[in-house]
Amino acid sequence: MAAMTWRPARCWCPSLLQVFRFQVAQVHLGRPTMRASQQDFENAMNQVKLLKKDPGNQVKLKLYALYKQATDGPCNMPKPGVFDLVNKAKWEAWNALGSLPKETARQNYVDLVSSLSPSSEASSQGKHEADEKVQGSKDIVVTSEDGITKIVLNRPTKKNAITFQMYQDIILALKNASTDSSAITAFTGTGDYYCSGNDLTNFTSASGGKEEAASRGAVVLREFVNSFIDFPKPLVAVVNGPAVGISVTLLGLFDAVYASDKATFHTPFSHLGQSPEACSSYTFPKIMGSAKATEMLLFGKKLTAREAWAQGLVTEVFPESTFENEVWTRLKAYAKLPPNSMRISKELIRKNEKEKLHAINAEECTTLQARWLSEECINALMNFMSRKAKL
Ligand SMILES: CCCCC/C=C/C(=O)SCCNC(=O)CCNC(=O)[C@H](O)C(C)(C)COP(=O)(O)OP(=O)(O)OC[C@H]1O[C@@H](n2cnc3c(N)ncnc32)[C@H](O)[C@@H]1OP(=O)(O)O
Repeated sequence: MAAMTWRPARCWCPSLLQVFRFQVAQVHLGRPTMRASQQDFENAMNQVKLLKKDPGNQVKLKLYALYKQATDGPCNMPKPGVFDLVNKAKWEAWNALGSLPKETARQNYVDLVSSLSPSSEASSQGKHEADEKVQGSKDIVVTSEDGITKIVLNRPTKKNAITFQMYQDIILALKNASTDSSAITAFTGTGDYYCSGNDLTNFTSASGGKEEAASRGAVVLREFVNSFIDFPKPLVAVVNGPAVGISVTLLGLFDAVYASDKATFHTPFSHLGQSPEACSSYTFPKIMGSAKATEMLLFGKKLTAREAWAQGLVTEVFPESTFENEVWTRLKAYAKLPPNSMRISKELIRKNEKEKLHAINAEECTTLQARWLSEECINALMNFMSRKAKL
């Protein structure tokens, strides 16, 4: 009988589903047929292999844990080392099930797989395609009217977390906006969040080793931030809800920041074992003083919209009920002003800092590249990924 083996991850972030499918296939072939519910269980295992859409890391960790609990009972393996990221996340997901009976784990596994089954997947896929047809949407939607180019973070199911692709989409959107007919460019988010910052699975789902992922991240980040430093037109943030991480640090490079009173501003870099980016190590002390900047960038103090306004990070706060209407009405009026005059005035304000900002961006990216490889950061990312498996 093929034993369920505990395979060291070949590289630090293989796709959990690939590893999971390989291991299930090995064990499945070797298992003797058992009771009817076991048959449902094995059918469910086959269904997992037929999934067209990757169900996401959280679901894969849950499937893995339930599979192990149903076949081997409570977690009986030694905890993997801190750098064995994938197996550590799997071990934690399995261990979190405690003494859940095998039969219950088996039933939960079958239930979870049936919720992912092709029929329910097809209906959600159909809905998603229908959405794409209606909105023509990707994760970044760009529209241009009334003299305003609007760049919308459109990934509400993930709190508008920014994927590597979205970074590239935004770079291109800013490049196009810098030469289009609009006078002003504005950023905002779809759904209840403005943006929850960098997608924390960017590194765990990247192909290649962790060094390669960190190096790629630093290159993407540097180009991304440079596109904000060099943007020639008035750049306005319309912060419709909570903002986290890079979506907050970038605000120091915007020309105006309008926030709903339900917005919050959080930069949990120390919690994540990371360090400041988007030139915030320079712009935040300049905007709010080093002590307030330290509270945000080192201690991760989350600010309300009013606190962010008091510290100079937010230009004006609006009641949630009138926020969208007031802000867009105002920006439409501003967009009627002579565009060349606004562009030239912005250049006068920003030109003396540009070179300095580019150098600061380069240094922050180099620092972050090292931080992403640190034990503190790796642990924090794995904790984030496996946090729901513990529920
Ligand atoms: C290469 C360039 C690097 C640039 C360097 C930038 C650094 C940063 O931006 S650091 C900051 C990174 N962001 C975070 O640490 C926030 C992480 N997210 C959270 O803490 C929470 O999700 C929340 C407080 C933002 C919202 O909590 P809650 O209301 O409980 O909602 P959920 O946690 O259930 O989130 C819903 C859904 O969205 C996924 N998600 C949210 N934020 C992120 C994220 N940053 N990365 C990846 N995924 C995120 C979350 O996992 C949930 O997904 P499902 O479980 O699949 O529903």
